[in-house]
Amino acid sequence: MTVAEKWVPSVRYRGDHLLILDQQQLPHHTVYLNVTSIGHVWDTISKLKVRGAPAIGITAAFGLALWSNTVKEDDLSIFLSKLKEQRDYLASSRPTAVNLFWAIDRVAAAAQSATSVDDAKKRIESEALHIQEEDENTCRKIGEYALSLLQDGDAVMTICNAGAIATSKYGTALAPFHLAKEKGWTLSVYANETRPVLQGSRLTAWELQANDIDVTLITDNMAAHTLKTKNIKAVIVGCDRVAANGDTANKIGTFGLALQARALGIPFYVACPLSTLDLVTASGSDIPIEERPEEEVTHINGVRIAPEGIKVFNPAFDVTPAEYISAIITEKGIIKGNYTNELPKLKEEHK
Ligand SMILES: CSC[C@H]1O[C@H](OP(=O)(O)O)[C@H](O)[C@@H]1O
Repeated sequence: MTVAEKWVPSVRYRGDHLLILDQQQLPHHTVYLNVTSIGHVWDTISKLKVRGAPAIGITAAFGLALWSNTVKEDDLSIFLSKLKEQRDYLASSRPTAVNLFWAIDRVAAAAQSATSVDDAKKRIESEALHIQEEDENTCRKIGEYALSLLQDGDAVMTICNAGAIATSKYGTALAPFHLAKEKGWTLSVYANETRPVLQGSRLTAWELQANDIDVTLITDNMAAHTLKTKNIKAVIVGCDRVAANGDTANKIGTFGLALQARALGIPFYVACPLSTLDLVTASGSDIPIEERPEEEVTHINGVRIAPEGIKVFNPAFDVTPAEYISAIITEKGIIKGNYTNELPKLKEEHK
């Protein structure tokens, strides 16, 4: 069974509530949270119960729809002013994935052309649903382009989870593996566990194994040795924000993987929907890097693994300079370098 044949979205909109797959409980428990308020949406994003740039954007967009359906306000200008406040509130849930801001701004913009509050509510809901629907085809296209860079039988490494549950379907970095399965190809995936939140061992290993895709789990410190000894043909990673010059923010550990791949002459690819391209941000040094609670580092499943009172640095992302990125794979094509010139052209052609 492939994702194309059997797939339940990790985020489902039901008008007066959302059903959100609690990714913090995977792989042991498949639990859908019944989310009924924008505050609960904020919490599920902030606590990584829903995570992954596209999924965060989709969830936040539905959060605005959920809120707008509860608002008792007949004055359109007052409604739109309150909408802006809720947009800003959701924007405070996490700082790095640009899809969050892209999605809520797109929904808020859709409401600006409304002629009444009811019209605004309909436009908000419709735009949020469009964002989720569009993302499915976006991810499939990324998978098709990524597959064009691979051959049947290749071994590929990835980090974190840029999979179906981090998007509306298929994923970005994991999309080629789901599509390869549809084609009857056999790709071998080496998944880094991705400390400290373990999106690789808990989510990518679970997602690929559940779809009968060959996956091998490694700890993050095994990456270099695995790249050197397991005939890895490429590294494919997701992204949370790509700056105008191609510098890319992704899960912590990605930059190190890029350095290792470069040192070993292995192509390093970023799978990136156009919605994750942030041309307003000039370079990677301008991308805000989220720092998360120290407990993520000092504890695993609530069990302390480090001494009391130890100092902790817990950046959730790092930035890979464009020079280490062999290609950026989007739903509109593959860009191989010269990102400062090529990314704006691509975005302009398809805005
Ligand atoms: C398809 S985007 C997935 C992207 O988001 C992840 O971060 P987090 O798990 O903290 O939301 C990671 O950077 C993935 O590459």
